Amino acid sequence: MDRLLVLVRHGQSEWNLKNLFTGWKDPGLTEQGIAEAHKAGEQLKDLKLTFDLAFTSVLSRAQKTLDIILGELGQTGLETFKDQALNERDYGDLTGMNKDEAREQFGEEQVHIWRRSFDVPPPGGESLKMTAERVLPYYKAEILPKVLAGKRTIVAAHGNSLRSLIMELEGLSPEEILKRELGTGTPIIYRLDENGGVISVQDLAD
Ligand SMILES: O=C(O)[C@@H](CO)OP(=O)(O)O
Repeated sequence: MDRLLVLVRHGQSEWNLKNLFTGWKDPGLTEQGIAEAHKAGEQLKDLKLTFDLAFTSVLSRAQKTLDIILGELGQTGLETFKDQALNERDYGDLTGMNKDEAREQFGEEQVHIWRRSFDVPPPGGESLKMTAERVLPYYKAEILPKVLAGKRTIVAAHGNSLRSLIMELEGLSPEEILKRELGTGTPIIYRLDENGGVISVQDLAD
């Protein structure tokens, strides 16, 4: 049985381009982000992959990326579950702030801790650990059982919601996951065993 799970971060958003902390805000994709989503769809098509189910967040940059990918695959209208559990990490008070200006105001090290430490949340927001505490229960209850039942599944979500999932899938330590950066619009293809363990992983960025 093919237990296929593809994860893809949304294409570049307007706020990625402006270098703003985005979190739960809902900017659209840039031209480049749209092109990245088309490329992701083409890459999956070249590999002759199709899907039975899709999951995404309630944020439009992830939904639009998914729509474009499904369009490339000739699968527009595929059954799709949208859930806030897959949203980007909430950046709290940093939301909307320019990342360079935040470094000037709070210092490079503090901003790095807020962005890439495992369990230090930004003021009023979520740490990666807190993000994992909502992503992983959703994954285990809603996504994994479908993959294990042979439903070929694609998940279009966000840098930090996917990092918390990758940490679990690949058994990475907090130190290892913090170094893992996900490219916008880049699919990562997992094949799982009957217990949900990873048999193979192919990052199309490589
Ligand atoms: O701004 C955000 O919401 C995220 C993803 O773009 O940024 P960071 O890389 O700082 O986690």
